[in-house]
Amino acid sequence: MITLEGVSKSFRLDDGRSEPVLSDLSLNVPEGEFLCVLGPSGCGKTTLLNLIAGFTAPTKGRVLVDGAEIGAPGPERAVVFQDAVLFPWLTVSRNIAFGLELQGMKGRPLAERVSRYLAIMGLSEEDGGKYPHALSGGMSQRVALARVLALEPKALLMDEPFSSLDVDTRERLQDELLRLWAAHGTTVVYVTHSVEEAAYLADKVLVLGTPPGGSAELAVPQERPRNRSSDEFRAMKERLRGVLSEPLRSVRSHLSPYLEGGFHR
Ligand SMILES: Nc1ncnc2c1ncn2[C@@H]1O[C@H](COP(=O)(O)OP(=O)(O)OP(=O)(O)O)[C@@H](O)[C@H]1O
Repeated sequence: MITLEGVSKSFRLDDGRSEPVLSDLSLNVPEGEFLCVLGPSGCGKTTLLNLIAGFTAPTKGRVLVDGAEIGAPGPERAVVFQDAVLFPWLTVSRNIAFGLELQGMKGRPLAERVSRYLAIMGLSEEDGGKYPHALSGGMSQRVALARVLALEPKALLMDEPFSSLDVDTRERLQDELLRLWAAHGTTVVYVTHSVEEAAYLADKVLVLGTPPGGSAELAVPQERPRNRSSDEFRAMKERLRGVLSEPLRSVRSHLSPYLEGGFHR
């Protein structure tokens, strides 16, 4: 569904020099795939997400969605940011309803959809009547997530959406996300710093190196639900850690066995 063809992105610095962040990146994310993008701080994860969202354009190469080159954001690609951005003048329920109303939903179907996603995110009907200033950071993030998930978009682009939450909430929301992903066949591009999160969530992991480094793809062909305390899961985390710690130019050269054969038990 999402294809990058030889994408490079550079930023012009104040002194006029150009800083390369992504270079010659090609990627294919088939419909329904859960892709995690993993890499050290500053490697270009958010830049990649912004390119797919259509917030920025590549310096070179093309970004295609369903075979058509994108030039702008679109309703089929919903973005969840690291920090919740809610409309402060609207209640929680009205925040969740906002995008749905723009799509023409109203009346009972709208109320039911809002209630369903409040419940999915562990928010009560009473929470639905609160204003954003009265919410904790974790609650705000759950509302931001409910607002995007309620749109049931074809593709979800997520930038470390759970990184500010406590471990219990994070793990519960990861499972909720997987459940919704499986139920709707959504394509997900999920940026994370966390090897654990990538090993738990992904069908495929794209590892980005420190610019102007290369990239590497690893398949995670383990069945779901994954058991975080299994040897298989621990071994996958070690494998990802290993890829992260190597210079990616050399990783790229011996990656194909991982992709073709997958990770063997
Ligand atoms: N609009 C911009 N103008 C100039 N430089 C930018 C811009 N956006 C990003 N960069 C630079 O591009 C590089 C990659 O940034 P990006 O935010 O994509 O990294 P990241 O992997 O998401 O980092 P983190 O994990 O810390 O969020 C950084 O060096 C950053 O300073």
